[in-house]
Amino acid sequence: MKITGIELRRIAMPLVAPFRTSFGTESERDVLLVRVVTPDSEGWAECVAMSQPLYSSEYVDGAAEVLRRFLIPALPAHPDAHRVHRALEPFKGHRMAKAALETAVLDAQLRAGGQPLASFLGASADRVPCGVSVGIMDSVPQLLDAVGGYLDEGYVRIKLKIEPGWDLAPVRAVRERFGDDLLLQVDANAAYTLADAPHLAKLDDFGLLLIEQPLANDDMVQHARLATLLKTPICLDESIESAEHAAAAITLGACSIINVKPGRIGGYLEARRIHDLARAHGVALWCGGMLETGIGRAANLALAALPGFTLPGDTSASRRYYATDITTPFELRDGHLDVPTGPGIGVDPVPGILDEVTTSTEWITL
Ligand SMILES: CC(=O)N[C@@H](Cc1ccc2ccccc2c1)C(=O)O
Ligand SMILES: [Mg+2]
Repeated sequence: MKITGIELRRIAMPLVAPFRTSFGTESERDVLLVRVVTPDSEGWAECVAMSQPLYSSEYVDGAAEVLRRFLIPALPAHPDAHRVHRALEPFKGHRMAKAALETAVLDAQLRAGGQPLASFLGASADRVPCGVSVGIMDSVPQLLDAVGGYLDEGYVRIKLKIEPGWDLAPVRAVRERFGDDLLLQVDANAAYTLADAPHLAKLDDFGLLLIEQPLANDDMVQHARLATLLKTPICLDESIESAEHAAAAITLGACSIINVKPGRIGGYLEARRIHDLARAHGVALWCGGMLETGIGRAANLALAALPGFTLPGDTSASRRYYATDITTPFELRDGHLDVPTGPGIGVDPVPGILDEVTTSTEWITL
């Protein structure tokens, strides 16, 4: 497959409501899309990096720059996703940028071959159960209204963002209002330290599915220690940036569940490696979200349909984040989203909508 050229396109996507986490509040996403053009097909991918390096060290301008200066020039003459993965390995970090480039090449190659991403990855389902991530709110009543609304839409699992000062009270209120059968978990986005262990242990009273990334992304040993102090299973997100990290976390006992985000770990090939590793060790997986548009959402659904993804993920409907998605919107039906069946990621941006949200586009000839 000979690549003719690559487009780096930036779009501005207003969120339906501000989304607050322990590391900040987001009201609009500045998204980098990568389009790979070949004589036979085009491939699309979404870079999940945020505008600022608050979730991880990557940020969208930096991702565009490292793609333009280093990653795209390093592409082999006739790349496929595996060859791209190997060609980019010498470059350290920048996994979200690498993931976007590899995925766009993978999409182009699968579309040319007529194979859906789900089939390529080894999916075993044609629809996936969906959870929803609920931000930190101004008050508990406001939170309860938001949770009630998502449950009315059919979400099968609720995830609450927490931080010091907003943890026990909101969790207790949701449990009291919606009962003990509600699948409920929390995500601290690394807001606590091991000194908070006695406080975090109080969450054990609420029968949570898991507590996600309570400590810093590089606190692998500290998470292993915390795991001995909590009944609630620990799930890692920011800490797991590769299959090696996953192996280290499993070996150390730092987590018993992993939130897999292909953007964070460097692409769908690496995500499948983590899937196979986790299954071998009895570690449960679920597919996380980075507020993707339909382009990233479509690819994540293919991954979430693999057999080792045994917990509902954050693959929410398009309307959770966007009034108008750049693809045909993903809509929740009986708490599930359908896995796209078309070749590659199975969706395309709607041209008119894409042009409306485009803030810049750059063409790189190979
Ligand atoms: C659905 C969910 O909670 N995602 C991330 C956090 C997150 C929060 C805000 C974001 C804003 C812009 C881009 C990515 C973002 C990711 C998480 O699981 O930790
Ligand atoms: Mg998380």
